[in-house]
Formats: sequence, structure tokens, C-alpha cells
Amino acid sequence: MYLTKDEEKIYNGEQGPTLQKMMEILVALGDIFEADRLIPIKSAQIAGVSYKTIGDAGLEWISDLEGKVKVPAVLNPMGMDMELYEQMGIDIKFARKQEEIIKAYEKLGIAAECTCTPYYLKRPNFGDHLAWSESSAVCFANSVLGARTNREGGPSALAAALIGKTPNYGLHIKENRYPTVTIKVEEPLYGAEYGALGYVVGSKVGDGIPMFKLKSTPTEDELKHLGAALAASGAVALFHVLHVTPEQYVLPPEKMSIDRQMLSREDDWQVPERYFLPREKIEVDVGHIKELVKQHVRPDIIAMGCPHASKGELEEILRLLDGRTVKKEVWVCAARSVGAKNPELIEKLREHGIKVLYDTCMVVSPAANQFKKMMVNSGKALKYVPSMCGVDAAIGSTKDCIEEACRGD
Ligand SMILES: C[C@@](O)(CCOP(=O)(O)O)CC(=O)O
Ligand code: SF4
Repeated sequence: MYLTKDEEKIYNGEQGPTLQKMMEILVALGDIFEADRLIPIKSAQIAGVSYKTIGDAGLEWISDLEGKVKVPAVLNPMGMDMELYEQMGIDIKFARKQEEIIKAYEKLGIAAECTCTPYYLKRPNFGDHLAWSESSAVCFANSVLGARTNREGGPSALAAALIGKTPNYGLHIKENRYPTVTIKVEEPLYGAEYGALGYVVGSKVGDGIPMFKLKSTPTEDELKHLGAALAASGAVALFHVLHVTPEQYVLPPEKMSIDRQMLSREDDWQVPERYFLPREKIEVDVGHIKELVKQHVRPDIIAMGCPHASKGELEEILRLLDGRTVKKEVWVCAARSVGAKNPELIEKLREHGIKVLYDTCMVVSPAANQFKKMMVNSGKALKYVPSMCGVDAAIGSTKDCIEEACRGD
């Protein structure tokens, strides 16, 4: 990978050992993925924050670093709500370690806003280059906003933040963003069914780029859940939805000759002539998706906000409560600044017995482990809660989650 004179100086250690180490990470990645050069980024989102996932080794690595980030950077959720950790049942030893991690990141100029939905704080523009690492945030930025980021690891996102640049490869390059597989869904979907769709399809497409042909128009929240689950059960970092997502899937003439990228001729698809859809196709069993969401469960906790809840999702929960107080443990995870902008909404949710938790989530907090069965409204949580918390999980619509919460016993 080509380095400018200034970049070479950093690589040779002329600006100290931290920046040298960070440049080494970027150069190693760039060489592996055959990047031509480094490109400037607009922001970074850094995973690897919860003490539960990074432990003492991670804390030590971050504490040794020096310097300041060159672009706005936020953190992924940590293991607890900074203020309500006692209410969550977090022990003091864990809390102290978690605080040390946050201080070490803050020393580097990173905002202690711990969220997987940084796009609610500052929405990237179409075409912006980013270095984000939480997989649902990556999927949202690429697919829903048309920004460009690879699925970074925690250390490479941190390196990009401290240098202000990332290697130019993968999804930073337009030609790598065309769809590779078409997903046909023959019935309209609603709400949590989009997360269930991502859960089912993700494992089939791996790291491909799905192009969905749907019978319903997903909202931004539904797209968020679709992408989060695709990234969790598969390794999807970008998807398109015909006529919905902003980046169009018009293939350039040279791609027309590639066998698997053939023009679809199916009349009922109403695909304009100039659009080309991948011939490799997966037809989704909608019945299976609807069944998955309708399973009858008796959870001891209901957790929503994976990915962190939007203002609209918080409002929907309040509306569905319809004045009732929950009789079970209910968590709703959200970004602290989304809550701070909507204090009355949060207060009302709390009055009705909901634990609105900031800075953390049901997957990265050890507090989830005290429960046996978790009901979620997220395809991503359905995938990760069993594997990362050892807790059984089932998915239901937001409405069913609230009904279960109000029913008690
Ligand atoms: C499960 C996940 O959402 C949270 C755990 O990430 P972290 O490495 O603990 O920040 C990570 C991801 O999907 O990118
Ligand atoms: S809430 Fe979900 S998407 Fe967000 S960090 Fe936790 S597991 Fe990842």
C-alpha cells in the first residue's frame, strides 16, 4: 500500500509509539486486502468496550495508548449503565474495571457515548467514508445511509480514529458494493418479522451482498433490524432493498457479461430495464418467519433495544403499554443522548416499570446471565443472547413483548 511522506514518518515512529502501532495495524490490513492507499474518514465507532468481552488484556492494551483521535469517535455499548449498574445487579469489581476502560478511551479523546446506533447522534452522509465496527451499525451505515465502511475490528477502528484514515479496500470501493444474491419474499412483512427474516437469510448468504425484492416497504427501524440480524447470523455488511435503499443497484455495462449478474426478466418484479439483479436467488419461506415470531413463550425477562432503540421505537413501546405497568423485568436499551433528548418519554416509560438502560445492552452486559429465558423483538438478539449470555431466547413482535410483560406470572 502506498504511503505519503507524512504517513511514512508515522510508520517509522517519528510521532511516537502509539501512532506507529496504529499505522502498523492499518498498513497490515491494507497489505492483506490489497488497498492502494489510505483514505480520510469522517468518524469512527469502536467496539470492544465491555469488560465482559475484552477482559484485563483489552483494558491493558487500551491503557498503554497515548494521543488523541483525529475524527469524532464513539464507543460501542459497555457492560453496564454508567449510573444504574447497581439496579442491574452488576458487582462492584466489574463496575470499577468497566470505569477504567471508559477512562482509558476518554483519555484518547473518544466520547463516552456507548452505543451501537451512532447514526442517531450524527447521521453520516451518503458516500461518507467511515471506520465503524459494530456489525449492525456497519450494516445500517452502508445499506440505509449509503455511507461506506468495512466491518472493522475494535483495534482497527481505534487505529483509524487515531490516524484519521482507513485503508481503501472492500466496501469503500463502489465496484465491491453491487449485490451478489437476490432474496425474494412473496408476502408483506411487519415489525419484528424483518429481524426474523435477517436471522433466517443471514446464515444462507454468509458475507454476500443480498438484494431484497419485498412485497412491503420497510421503515427505517425495520431496515435496522433486518441488517442487524443479517450481520449476526451471517457476515453481511451491506444489503440493498429494491426501490427502498438509497444506493441503487444499477450495474455498469462491464458487469453485464458476468454470468451470475444477469438481467432479471421476471415481469412481476417490475424491475426497470436498466436494473440488473443477481441471478443467484433465494426464495424465503415466509410461513417459517411468521411462525418464528409467533411462538408462545414464558420468559422471565423481556429485553428490547437491540440495536439501541430509536425515538420512534420508544414511543411505540409507550403507546403499546396503554397506561399499564409491567409485571415482569423489562429492559429497553438505548443511546444515552437519545434518552437525554426525550426526557418526558423516558420518564413515562420508567413510571410504567420499564428499565430504560443506557450505555449497555442485553448481550454485552453480564447482568443478562441471571435470567433463564429472554423474550426479544430482535433477530440479532435471538442469535446472540443464547451464545453470548447462555440464556434461552425467543422472538416476538413488540406488541407481544409488551403483552407478555403486562401479563405477569
Ligand atoms: C455483538 C455485538 O453487537 C456486541 C459485542 O461487541 P463488543 O466487541 O463487545 O463491543 C458486536 C457485533 O455484532 O459487532
Ligand atoms: S444492542 Fe444488539 S446491536 Fe447493539 S451492541 Fe448490543 S448486541 Fe450489538
